[in-house]
Parts: sequence; structure tokens; C-alpha cells
Amino acid sequence: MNQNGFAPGSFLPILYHRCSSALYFLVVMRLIIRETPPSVGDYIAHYICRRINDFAPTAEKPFVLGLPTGSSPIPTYKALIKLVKDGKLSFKHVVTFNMDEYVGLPKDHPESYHTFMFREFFSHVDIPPSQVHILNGNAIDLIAECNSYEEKIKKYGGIELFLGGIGEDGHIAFNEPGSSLASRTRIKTLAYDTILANARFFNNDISAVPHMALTVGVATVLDSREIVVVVTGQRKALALSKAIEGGVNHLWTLSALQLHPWALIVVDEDATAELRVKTVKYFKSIERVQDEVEATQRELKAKGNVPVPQVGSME
Ligand SMILES: N[C@@H]1[C@@H](O)[C@H](O)[C@@H](COP(=O)(O)O)O[C@@H]1O
Repeated sequence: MNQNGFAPGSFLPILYHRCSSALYFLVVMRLIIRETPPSVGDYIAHYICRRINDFAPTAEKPFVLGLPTGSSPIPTYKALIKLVKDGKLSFKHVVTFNMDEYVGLPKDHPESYHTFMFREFFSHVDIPPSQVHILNGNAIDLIAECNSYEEKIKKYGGIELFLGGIGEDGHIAFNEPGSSLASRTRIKTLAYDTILANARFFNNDISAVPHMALTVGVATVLDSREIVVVVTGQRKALALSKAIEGGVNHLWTLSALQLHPWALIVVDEDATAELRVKTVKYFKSIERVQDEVEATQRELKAKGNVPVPQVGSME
């Protein structure tokens, strides 16, 4: 057995061999483990930066990015802001769609997701506000608002990369347990657990937390060409293990990522608390193999004789 628990000659070396000779990328859900939330944020920010720069967006062909709220993505936003300030990244030709918004909370309320996104991110980068899309939880016709959000995403040709966060009950966006895995943008009643969890943003006053939200659906997220999810902290550990070690299940909507050909979950050590040691070792070994594949790709590309597959064409 090698240090990852795999016998030499078992499928990992074969996978690597196929990768290095036939230039396949790994089409598996990837789990990246970093020590702390800031290093998770750094990893994701650099990853998104590379994706946007490789895409080389223009006014005619913008990069369409899905974005979350919550405390978990804050280190990613901080690192992205730094990349913009350092001149390594621009959001000039990036169009964004946020995952969700509370119903009935004034847009300028300190805890609305509109306020959050401008305070934590948009105000610090060079994105034109006209390219920012956030659901309007105060629309007179909420159903029409949800339908037109889906239409707008379609008009832009779909989402290139959806960055997501999860709740303690494994919800992605506000797709609470029991949400249909075929769901689209819609009005959602929040689970009591979510209301309790989010009360920390409302001075621990449960009655101040809105009970409804507009949210993209599980299928809206699955439609995007790539999904990256941030999961940090021990309180998300059970949800993480259910999502990657259990089967696809509407009670843990994050598990729907198993149906996606290009999904990446980036977690800190605390979030791995409920995973089996074998699972952690397996994903660490996949990361190493992927790094080797990418290094080979870069080398061959530098020699000018290899077409590099594009993300999204790897099913
Ligand atoms: N609707 C949002 C989710 O989209 C977010 O992922 C979650 C996590 O929040 P935190 O990162 O603060 O734990 O909060 C809310 O429930």
C-alpha cells in the first residue's frame, strides 16, 4: 500500500497514466482541503481568477459568474478584491448572478443580500453595477421575478462558474432539505434550522429573520458549466459528509453536485471532521494527481503541440 492507502498499480496510477498520455482531465467531484478559512478563500480566489483570465472575457462575451452570500465566502471575496487591486484580475467584463435574497427585507437593510454583496465585494472591484444581478425580494410579483431571473441567465448563455455556499443542513443557496433536485428559481419557505442559524445576523432575534426567500433552484446551479462550493467550519461537517459520502438525496441538496461533471468543493480542516479517513486520503491523492496532470498539460502546451481541453467539455 502506498501512503494514500492504494496498492501500487491500482486505479490511481492507471488514471494518471491515462491522463498523462491521452490528456484527460479528471472528471470527478473534487474536494480540496486547506488548513484554514483564509487559505480556502485564497485557493478559490486564485482558481476563479485563473478561470476568468483563461476565458478572456469581452463586452460581447462576458464571463458569467454565480455568487453566494454568508460568512464562508468572505475570505474568497477579500482575496478576489486583492487580486483586482494588484492588477491581476478585472471584473469589467464579468456578469454576476447571486444565488438568493430574502423576501420582504428592504433592499438597503444591513442584512439584505444586496447590501451584503456591495459591502463585502462589488463596491471594491471594477464591476459595472449594471452587470450585477440579485433577485428582488420586494418585487410585487415574486413569481414573475423568479421566472425572469432564469430567462436572464439563459440570455447570457448560462452560468460559466457558480460559486456556492451551504447551510448546516446541507442546503445550497436556499434549497432547503426536501427541495426538488429539478427545482428552478422560486420562492422558498426557510427551514426553522436556517432561521435559527441566520438569527446571528439579526442580533439573535429569531422574529427579525425573514421566513421566506427567493432562491435559484438546484437545477439552476446544476446547469452551470462549473460549480465551486466553499464549506468551512465544523458545523458544516455533517452536511459535507452526507453530500459526498452518501447518495444523491433531496434531504442534503448539496449532494446533487454528484450529478455534475465539473464540481469542486473547497473546505477547511474543521469541515472534514465527519469524513472517513479514507475519503480524505482519497481526495488528497486526487488533488496531487490533478496537479501533475496540469503540470504535464502546461509543459506540452509550452511546446506548442497539444490542444488543451476547455472546462465544460469534459463529460
Ligand atoms: N442562503 C444562504 C446560503 O446561500 C449560504 O450558503 C448560507 C451559509 O452561510 P454561512 O456561510 O454564513 O454559514 O447562508 C444562507 O443560508
